[in-house]
Amino acid sequence: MDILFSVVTLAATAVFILFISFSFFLLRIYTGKSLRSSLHPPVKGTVFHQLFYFNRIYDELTSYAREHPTFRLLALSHSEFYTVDPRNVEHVLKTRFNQYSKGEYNCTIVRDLLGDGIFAVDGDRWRQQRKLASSEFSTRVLRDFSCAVFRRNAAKLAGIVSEHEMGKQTLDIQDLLMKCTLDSIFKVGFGVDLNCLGGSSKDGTAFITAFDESNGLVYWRYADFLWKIKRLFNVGSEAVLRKNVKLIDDFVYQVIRNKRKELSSQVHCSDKEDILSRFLAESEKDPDKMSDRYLRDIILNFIIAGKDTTATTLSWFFYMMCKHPLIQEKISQQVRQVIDDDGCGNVDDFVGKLTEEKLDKMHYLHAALTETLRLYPAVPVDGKCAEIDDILPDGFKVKQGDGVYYLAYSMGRMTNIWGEDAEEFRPERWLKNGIFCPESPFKFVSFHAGPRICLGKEFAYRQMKIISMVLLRFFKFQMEDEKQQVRYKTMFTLHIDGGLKLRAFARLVSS
Ligand code: HEM
Repeated sequence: MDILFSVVTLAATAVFILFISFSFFLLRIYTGKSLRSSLHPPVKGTVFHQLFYFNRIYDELTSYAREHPTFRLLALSHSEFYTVDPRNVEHVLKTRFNQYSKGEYNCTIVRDLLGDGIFAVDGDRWRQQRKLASSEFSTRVLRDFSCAVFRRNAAKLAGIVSEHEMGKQTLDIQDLLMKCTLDSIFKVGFGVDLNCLGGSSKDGTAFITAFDESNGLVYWRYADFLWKIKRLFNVGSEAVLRKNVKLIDDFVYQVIRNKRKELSSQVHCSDKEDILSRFLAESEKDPDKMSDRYLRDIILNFIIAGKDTTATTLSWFFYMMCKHPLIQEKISQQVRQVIDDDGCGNVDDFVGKLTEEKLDKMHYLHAALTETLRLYPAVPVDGKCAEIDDILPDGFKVKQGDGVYYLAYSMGRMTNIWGEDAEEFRPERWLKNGIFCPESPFKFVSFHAGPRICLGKEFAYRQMKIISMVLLRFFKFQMEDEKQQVRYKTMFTLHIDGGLKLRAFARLVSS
């Protein structure tokens, strides 16, 4: 009896303590947040509510944005603003660029994976990486070299697709595209032949798995208020993350070691056409400022920039092609017209004809890729943190430390931005007399905007055009299951959950 009494008392005390902690927790979240003031955006819940709709988070946020173009979720110490108002986007990303940073809150969450790479830093570190990388991206050498690499990899990809051709076997196009773009960024960015696509890099494949898993696990931290405790005790999702990050680190440090060896064995180091060599040369000048850890961070950020964004965009593009077979046909025809293809040559002959001049003529394809990015932006949510108090152009007050996020995914679905057919896939909206016309980067914000606008935009379009031209010239694609509900996986980049299973059929030239 005594024992029973003790157990009940203990349980009641534990419940009481939990209740008090939870009430204190809620009180702490809601106090000082100007809940009823019209000068602050409406509150749609707390950041911890995201747990309940984590798997469909972008659609949930879109439904809030339809009601209130700017709204808030509350965190313990601050508010998170979410906006779809292009005026606010311009204000935060450009007009008041110096008053908004990545913020300690975001940096703490991403540090284990992204470290001090370009996506996770501000100030001098950002300027240093941006300057070095942008001078590299602007060279003619890089443009020509990258085109050659993309052509080679696209031909290799077409070879793999033809093995699955005639609809005999399905293929996971997202998986193949991830491997293809990883090979490309390794060759162009780091001068390394990885050959993940050819299947000869087991380490590369393990790296992709660890990298994708980490991408999701780090994003989970935004909803998981226990992540710091789990990290401390190395349990649950945090234990998995740590294991993955270790694998990623080992892989990247090996790349750095190999590159150092390669560079030191060259008599003249004039062949510095890749980004890693440029950063390594910099680290030789100032090893303290640019340690191997810092080089690891820089490389990893370029991998996430170069691999995931392009591969996911192309995956959603092929999904759209299957959903809109007439558009697929139209692009395939345009490819043949522009390339002046008599249909007799093989893949290698064909890729040889894909010059930059020809790519520039592919206006309809450019529009279809851009339309894909409007509806399925590779980075669906992105934002900054206020360094000082401010007022947004829509009149709402921001406090120092508040986060201001723009919802690229939701913006693509807003009728007040794109018209009544906002949710329709319609490449024509980007064309005037058949010529592609860009939109304001604050309205079409898939590549970010302002001083931190994506450095790899042209690079990405070049690769996406080459891959889609080769694949749509030689194959017709269909979904494995027309009724399959394709959904995203919630992480920093908009992956298709479970991949995209397609059937490929050889395209007859007369068809
Ligand atoms: C469809 C393809 C791509 C999309 C949609 C895209 C989108 C973006 C977005 C939204 C950002 C801002 C991220 C942030 O806030 O930190 C960004 C930044 C960046 N992107 Fe891209 N990107 C693409 C391809 C690439 C490629 C292929 C590369 C390089 C090989 C690249 C290099 C970068 C770099 C270096 C930054 C950081 C810029 C800075 O902070 O100053 N991107 N990109």
